[in-house]
Amino acid sequence: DNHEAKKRLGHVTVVVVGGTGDLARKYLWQGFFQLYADQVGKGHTFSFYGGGLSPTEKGTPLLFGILKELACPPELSAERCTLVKDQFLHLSKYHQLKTTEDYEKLSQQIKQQLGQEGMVEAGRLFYLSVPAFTYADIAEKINNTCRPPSDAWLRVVLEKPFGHDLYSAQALDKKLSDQLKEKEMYRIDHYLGKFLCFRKKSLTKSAKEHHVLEIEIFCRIQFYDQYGVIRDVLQNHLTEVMTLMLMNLPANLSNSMEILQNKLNFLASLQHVDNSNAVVGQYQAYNGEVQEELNKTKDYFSLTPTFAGVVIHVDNVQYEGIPIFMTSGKALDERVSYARVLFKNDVFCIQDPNNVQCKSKQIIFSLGHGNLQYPAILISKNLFKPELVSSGDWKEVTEYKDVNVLGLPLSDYYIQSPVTPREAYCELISHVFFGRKDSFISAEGLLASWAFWTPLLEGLSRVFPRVYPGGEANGNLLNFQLQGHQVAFSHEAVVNVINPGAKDNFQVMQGKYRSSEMVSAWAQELVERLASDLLLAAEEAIREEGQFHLALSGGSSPVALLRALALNLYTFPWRNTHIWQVDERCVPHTETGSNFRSIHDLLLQHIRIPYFNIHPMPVHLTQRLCVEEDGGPALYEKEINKHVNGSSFHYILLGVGQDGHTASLFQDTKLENDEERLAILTESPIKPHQRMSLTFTAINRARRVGVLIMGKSKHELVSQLSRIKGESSKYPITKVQPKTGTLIWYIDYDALLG
Ligand SMILES: O=C1O[C@H](COP(=O)(O)O)[C@@H](O)[C@H](O)[C@H]1O
Repeated sequence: DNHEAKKRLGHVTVVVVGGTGDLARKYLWQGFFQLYADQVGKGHTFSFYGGGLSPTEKGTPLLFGILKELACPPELSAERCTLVKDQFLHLSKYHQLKTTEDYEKLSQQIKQQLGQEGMVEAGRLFYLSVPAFTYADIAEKINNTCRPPSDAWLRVVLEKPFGHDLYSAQALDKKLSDQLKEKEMYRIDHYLGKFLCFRKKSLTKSAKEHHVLEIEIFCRIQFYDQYGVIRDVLQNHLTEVMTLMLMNLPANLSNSMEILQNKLNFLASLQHVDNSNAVVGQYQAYNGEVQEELNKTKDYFSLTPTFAGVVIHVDNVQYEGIPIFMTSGKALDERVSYARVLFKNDVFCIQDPNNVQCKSKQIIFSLGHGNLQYPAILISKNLFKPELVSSGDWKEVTEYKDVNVLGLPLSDYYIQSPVTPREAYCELISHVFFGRKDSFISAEGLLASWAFWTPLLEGLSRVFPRVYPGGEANGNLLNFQLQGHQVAFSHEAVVNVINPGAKDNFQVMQGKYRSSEMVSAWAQELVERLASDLLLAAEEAIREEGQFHLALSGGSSPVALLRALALNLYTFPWRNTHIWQVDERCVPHTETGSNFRSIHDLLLQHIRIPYFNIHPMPVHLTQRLCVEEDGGPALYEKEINKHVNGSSFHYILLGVGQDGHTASLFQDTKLENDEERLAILTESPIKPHQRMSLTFTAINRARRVGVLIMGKSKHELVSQLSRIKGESSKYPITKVQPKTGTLIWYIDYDALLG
């Protein structure tokens, strides 16, 4: 016995807080059972506690219901498994963990057991499988009442989310580090666990010898919460995979410190990303799901992206200039997860394209979804024949199923696969046990990753994701392409690609129309949305320049909007807003056909706006209407130049006539030779014929231009315009192309879908 006791490495207590929850049931207990099966008889002794908020009489049957269902590890015979499982169940117990006293009791129980059985304590492993907001409180309880003696280790495993941006991650880190030492915290990323098996397969050598064209990291996922795909997948899982793939690996793979330092060096070499480096989408049914989940009303609208494609560049000699595409999304066509490196193929094949030398050269790290049912590394046969590193754990696959993986049949690859692939949690739980800190996320690594992603998240917080229908119906809607160092969707989301049933499913949708952003909704929602966008634009302009210069069109389209704006009597910053006119008919302002009259009647008379902030077009001078010599346009230009910084309006709201005219710029309108003119007199084919209008020069100088199109009568025009690329002299609206500003189309469902 004495001899046995000496041989023992000490007792390990495992506590799964949240031990009867979903994650524990699906993965964690299986991981701890595997750990026990691996370690039993090798010197350590164990006890396992499932902790929960429920009292013991309720929690115990729940826990044992889970434990009884555990599957046998594949390497154990049925007989051996029954024996090991019996022992495991015998060593397991439920313990209520709610109050500080509960933790205290647990600690006493552990001490008592150690004393009774004369065991030395090796360490305590707490796995916190609970919501992140409870971490700080639990960490405090562990620290105050449940620490092992100083010669034993304490390891606390934490699951993401570790904050939702840099600031919240810093705050959480501060709270946790007040209670636990960094070496005691094991921030787990199960995706990293999936990729760990590839760690020994360094890319460095092949990347040096062959010319890398691009790197892709892709994962199609099933679930994430309102966090959105960037916070839930890209910031953690895919960043970890990228780092693992591209960082320099030290010669000694068990040097945790050096691995962590190299990770940090890699993260520090990432170039800043902003909106121009990303495309985002939202699964069409997502809003409905969120409304239901959060118990929100139908008008609740979330901008959370469920799809993102980001291009990243690295400032290091090895990967300089090579785009790294990181993509993930929900409701994509195929369930695949992989990382791939594409190399340049120097062979110029004139004939016989099926010759292996002519095909793509690539290395794929596949997680085993899709066509390939096992994790594997695939290397194109025209690249090189890989050696079998650590041949004990890896095997060569020589039986090829008749399937394609990323463009090539399996027979075109050298394939290696782990002999016994392990579930990610099993793998990581054993790494916690062995104290392999480098398989986990360090505080510095976490904050470096948030520091990289937070500016993009902030930038995207007001971008409307492209709505996509999901599955095969996505077609090419989410394809995106590289443009220099930036990315953009490759295809426009024009009317006809949007599911015609969409208008019944959600209230406001976002897409692309004529290469610019488009917002669409039923008339009322659309107008409310435009009014709120105008408010945001006004607040931004006033914050930056103290004033907001808004030019309004006439005609029928803006009527509902002007009414809605008039209701924002107190909330809109009217005092600092200047109202201008986009165009005017040459009739006295008192007449009903006057654009100014409708702006006055619908809006101005209801709000408190300083008189000097109203700038009607001077169509009525010296008791004459729009007479050339009276110089009305020049006067208006002068006024614009006087008040509007760089004659660049903050917002110009346009309408479009059924003939495609906008403002009072018609198909036959002769544009002045002088491109600097901001206002001109024009002739309309419809009454009243004489008009005054801002020019395209003035319109295209604006910081924002919104085009509002409403009603079934405009459907034909909307369809025609969607088919025309670029400018067409037949449709003056196509000449609206803000130079540096943004153009947004607001099109109601009647106009969009007919
Ligand atoms: O004549 C005009 O027509 C356009 C479009 O008017 P709508 O009645 O079809 O909305 C308008 O934008 C412009 O201001 C107006 O003068």
